[in-house]
Amino acid sequence: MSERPRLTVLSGPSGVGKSTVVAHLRKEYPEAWLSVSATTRKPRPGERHGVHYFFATDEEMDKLIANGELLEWAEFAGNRYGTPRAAVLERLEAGEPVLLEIDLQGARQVRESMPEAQLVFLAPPSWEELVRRLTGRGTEPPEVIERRLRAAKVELAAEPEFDVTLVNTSVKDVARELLALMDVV
Ligand SMILES: Nc1ncnc2c1ncn2[C@@H]1O[C@H](COP(=O)(O)OP(=O)(O)OP(=O)(O)O)[C@@H](O)[C@H]1O
Ligand SMILES: Nc1nc2c(ncn2[C@@H]2O[C@H](COP(=O)(O)O)[C@@H](O)[C@H]2O)c(=O)[nH]1
Repeated sequence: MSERPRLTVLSGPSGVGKSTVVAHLRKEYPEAWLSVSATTRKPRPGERHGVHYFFATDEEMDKLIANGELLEWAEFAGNRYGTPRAAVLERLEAGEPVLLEIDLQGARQVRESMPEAQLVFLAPPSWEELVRRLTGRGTEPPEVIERRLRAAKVELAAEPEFDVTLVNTSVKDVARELLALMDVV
């Protein structure tokens, strides 16, 4: 039986490539289970309710928080995001590896409530490349990009709090490294 933590948290600045890496990881290993977060952010083109996020109104998010249904939650760049607790606990109780893709504030909350969790920081090859990726994605207006880049400076400074850092130079390589850390390959 594995001694490794079964809960892995992937964090890193906006635009570093977390979703891209996770999408690749799931192509390589479709059994890997990723928690679907709730958010008050509006869907981007192509994002589907229940697949990419559970898109919620402010009132729905208030209720999720008040009812203790979120394992962690945070406000990030003007929207709220949270991890539905029940689905994560069910998977962990079944002995299955669980992956969360969340921001720094959420990662800190998970560290408090589940100290056995493995915290993985995804870092950009450089600041310039992070700006290029976030801008090049073309999903946010300039003022939101600015806001996310301000948050990115705080997130980058928190890297030493994490158990492991992976530098996202190659999506394929990082996805493989993450699968190995999750102990599923
Ligand atoms: N290794 C890489 N090399 C080059 N471009 C990359 C790499 N990884 C991701 N990208 C590109 O960077 C952009 C941002 O990636 P992605 O949306 O996955 O970031 P994210 O960390 O999930 O962002 P957010 O936290 O804002 O959701 C995308 O356009 C993606 O195609
Ligand atoms: N604390 C949490 N952060 C989350 C959660 N789901 C996603 N996120 C993080 O929010 C930002 C912005 O995401 P975006 O999809 O709007 O670009 C990013 O860092 C995500 O990792 C969550 O449940 N809790």
